[in-house]
Amino acid sequence: MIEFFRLKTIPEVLEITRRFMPLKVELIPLAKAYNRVLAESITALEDVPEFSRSTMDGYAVRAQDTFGASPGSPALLEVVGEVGMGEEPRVPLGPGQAQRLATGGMLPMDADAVVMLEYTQELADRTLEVYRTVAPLENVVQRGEDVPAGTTLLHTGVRLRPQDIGLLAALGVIEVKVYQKPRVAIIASGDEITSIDVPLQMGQMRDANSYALAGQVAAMGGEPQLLGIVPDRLELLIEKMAVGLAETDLVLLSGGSSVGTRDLAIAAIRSFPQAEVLVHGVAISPGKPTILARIGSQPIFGLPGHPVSAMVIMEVMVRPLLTCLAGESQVRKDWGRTIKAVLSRNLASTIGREDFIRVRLCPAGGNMWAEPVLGKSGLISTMVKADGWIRIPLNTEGLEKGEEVEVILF
Ligand SMILES: Nc1nc2c(c(=O)[nH]1)N[C@H]1C(S)=C(S)[C@@H](COP(=O)(O)OP(=O)(O)OC[C@H]3O[C@@H](n4cnc5c(N)ncnc54)[C@H](O)[C@@H]3O)O[C@H]1N2
Ligand code: MOO
Repeated sequence: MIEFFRLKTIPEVLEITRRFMPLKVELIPLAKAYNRVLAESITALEDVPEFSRSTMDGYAVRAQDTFGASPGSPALLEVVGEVGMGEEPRVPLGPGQAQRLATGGMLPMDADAVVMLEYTQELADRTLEVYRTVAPLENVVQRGEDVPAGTTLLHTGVRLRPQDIGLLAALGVIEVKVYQKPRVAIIASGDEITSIDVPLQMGQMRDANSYALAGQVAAMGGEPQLLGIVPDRLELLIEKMAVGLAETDLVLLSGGSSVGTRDLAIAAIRSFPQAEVLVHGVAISPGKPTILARIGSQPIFGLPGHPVSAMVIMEVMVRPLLTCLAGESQVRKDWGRTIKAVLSRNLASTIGREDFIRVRLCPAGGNMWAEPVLGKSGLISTMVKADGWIRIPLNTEGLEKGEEVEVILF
């Protein structure tokens, strides 16, 4: 009998993915930093804002001058000028005085509150009637209230979201140190696989995987490079892999990862002098015939040819590896966004492997139902019909209709 692989569990594979080191660091302009991973912690060198400012259009006042004010008995203040936007007020605020200012304007010295325009009336002789009491600090953002100097809000390993970039801009950061974006080579293989731009002959299949995988790589923050399709010839596969290894940080082989006579991935990997096969076969369905190897320090995945299997492995194993290469420290709790739902039917599972079942979400009768989308792992349409998947853990015989399940959305 053909020697079959010794299956590794998902946690065992994940432990192996964590051994790969982050890529090099580069300096990039802040405007290009969205979705990149910080390779430095950023400490505020100055207070944000650097001065106390108004959050409303109105008048800067001393709060105590307004105490007890009401429409029937307004406080009377003297308007002594106006604060220009983006300017430092020329004079401090004396007792019984008010200065006009707009939202975002700097408070004059000794002012501690702002009364909104609509609670005032300015008379011809510059007397201001104030119809409401304002408390100290009302309608004011104090100096350093957003970010006090010396605080570190963004740490090495954070993937930058739009708000993080906004904060960096507010701190005056022009360029940031980030980890290089992982470049990922995608090589499709199989005599029957053809390029999408040539007419299909009977017995052939279009290369769906390269495109689906490229989409996943991009969504995971990597830079996909499609290297095309290689027929089932060892020397051609080795040649293409050498290109991938030279030009990228991670090579993904699609197809040929099982143990059939034309499954060349393992032989191609082993042909490289510094190759070490770390995983061949995982206790997962779909996706069992998966390979993870390293050639020198570079990782290489052999993904099963069936499109659904390849996409599952991408999410479950390639994503964590990319996280490592990208220097991302906050490993996501889930493999994507999740939502709780109720299972619409019984699902059987085999002990000793973790199952990933595609499901469609159907709101009905006040519940969110997870309805399994059944079908073989060669059917890409099942992924299109599904909204996400649920996991059936390793040593579980199945799930029952009505059970609450967690759907990992994709
Ligand atoms: N005797 C056994 N046979 C198989 C086993 C097994 O345990 N014993 N495992 C099965 C499982 S599970 C899977 S998954 C597949 C994976 O095999 P390979 O990784 O070697 O993939 P291929 O044989 O090359 O392809 C499988 C299937 O996928 C189609 N394919 C391949 N590449 C693409 C592409 N780029 N775009 C679209 N479709 C693609 C290919 O035509 C095949 O139909 O092995 C089982 N066999
Ligand atoms: O494990 Mo295969 O990937 O079931 O289809």
